[in-house]
Amino acid sequence: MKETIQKRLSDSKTARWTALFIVSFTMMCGYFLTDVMSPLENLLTTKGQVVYFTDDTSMPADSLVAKVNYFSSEEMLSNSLLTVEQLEEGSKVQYYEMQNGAQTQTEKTISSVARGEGWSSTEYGFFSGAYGLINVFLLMLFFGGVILDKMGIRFTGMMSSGLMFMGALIKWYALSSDFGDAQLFGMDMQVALASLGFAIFGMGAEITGITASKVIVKWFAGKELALAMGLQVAMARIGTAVALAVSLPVARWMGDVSYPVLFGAILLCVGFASYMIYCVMDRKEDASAAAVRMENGETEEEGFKLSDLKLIFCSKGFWLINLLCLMFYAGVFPFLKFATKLMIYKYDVPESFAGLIPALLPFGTILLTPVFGSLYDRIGRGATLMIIGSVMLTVVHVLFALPVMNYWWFAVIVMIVLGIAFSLVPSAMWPSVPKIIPMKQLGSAYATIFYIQNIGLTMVPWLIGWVIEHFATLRNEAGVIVGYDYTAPMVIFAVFGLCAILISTLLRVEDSKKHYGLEEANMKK
Ligand SMILES: N[C@@H](Cc1c[nH]cn1)C(=O)NCC(=O)O
Repeated sequence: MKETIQKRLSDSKTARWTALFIVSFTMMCGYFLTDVMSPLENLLTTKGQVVYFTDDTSMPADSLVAKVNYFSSEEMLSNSLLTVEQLEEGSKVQYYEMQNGAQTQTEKTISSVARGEGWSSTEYGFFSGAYGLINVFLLMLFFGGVILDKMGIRFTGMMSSGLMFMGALIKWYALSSDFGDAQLFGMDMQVALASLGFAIFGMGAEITGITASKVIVKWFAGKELALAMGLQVAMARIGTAVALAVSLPVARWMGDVSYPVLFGAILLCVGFASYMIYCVMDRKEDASAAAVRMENGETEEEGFKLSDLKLIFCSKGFWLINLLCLMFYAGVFPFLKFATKLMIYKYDVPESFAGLIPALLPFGTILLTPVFGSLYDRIGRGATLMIIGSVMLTVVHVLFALPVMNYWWFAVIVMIVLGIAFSLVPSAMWPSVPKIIPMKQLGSAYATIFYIQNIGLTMVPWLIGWVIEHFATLRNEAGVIVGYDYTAPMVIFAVFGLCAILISTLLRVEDSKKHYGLEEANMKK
């Protein structure tokens, strides 16, 4: 009689890569929304209408009208009068300016007009950090990990992707509404409501993140684990890259900052639906795994107990990964929130293109993260890759802090180096966690790491927003903002890089003592 050997669904290459693709798609939609506002910092922090010209320059409508009105009142203009009603696509604008004591005449054509929200840098920083607010202060990420280990992948993923969608809708509602001078929680109503939406979204995004990590370990343990994690991160980065590249053009085209967010909310709805499809696969995988266990006479793995958390919290290697994650990501994600404006004011990049330079960072990682992941799978050296990535992060921020080399091409090169660093560390760090923590506690372990990381994702934008407002904003005698000096914020980012170097070095030392296997290949030969 022919003996049939039961196989798990995850033993099928097609099945496990399909599962990975579906879950990564949901994550990608989440990453899009996470960074969709970053290129809009300049627009959000400008009051009133912003006029964009065909030569890729832009100007707040108030100052444009003032320029025209000033000279027209002096009767220096004959045929160049501009009225507010004419602030529309295709209008020609002529005005005279005094430059170095000489009068120059400028003619421009308006390409689009968008509504600025008049937020302060501190408000923008608060809003950007609100992503982690509920995760950090209501400990929701920690509970999310426990829910994941107790209730399972299907329930948790549906709940978290639903939360992302809900948060995105609130954020869109806040940004598309005019609340006048209304206040909420002692803050401008729009800022407060948009931040609340972002906080709910962030709770969903982070819980989806830990769920996705557990899904990947479930399907890929002992197989192409780091490559799979790398590919998931790569797909997520497509979301970030597209957000950075298209957000401002969409806002300009539609005339309002809320439209890119609406687009993100629609994407998240599709992401929610695709997770439902994954749930069908997950059920089948569980059934096939149970059949394999039965055939081998194995019993089901003991479930998760709260007391298991002790094992996680007593591991020094685990705490080092936590701290590395905190410092490294504090130097990257919060930086992205401010990078577009840095390009405009430090590197003199026209606003229309300014988002494209930070977008190079995630675009680069799309290719490199799976490459480094596969390298780690095959030859190991995980701890070393983390050290190299941390060194590169530090060098990049020191270069951005320098008051010299303010050329756009220099910013492009430095951003590419940051992209390499941002591929090296995640591709080595995330697959290293299952080498330190067993599968049963993995949900809680990833949740704890994300929790600590979220402290940085919340507080660092607050700090940087405040530092920009108080130490980096340059004003003229009349108090009007004339530019920004980014030295102080970039030095802060460089300090995070230095801490990451120290911690990744300690992790390598700990690995050689405890033999976690961080320097060894993941794939079993
Ligand atoms: N916890 C997430 C943080 C995040 C930021 N934007 C969306 N999610 C995380 O660390 N993910 C792993 C990564 O490398 O992106």
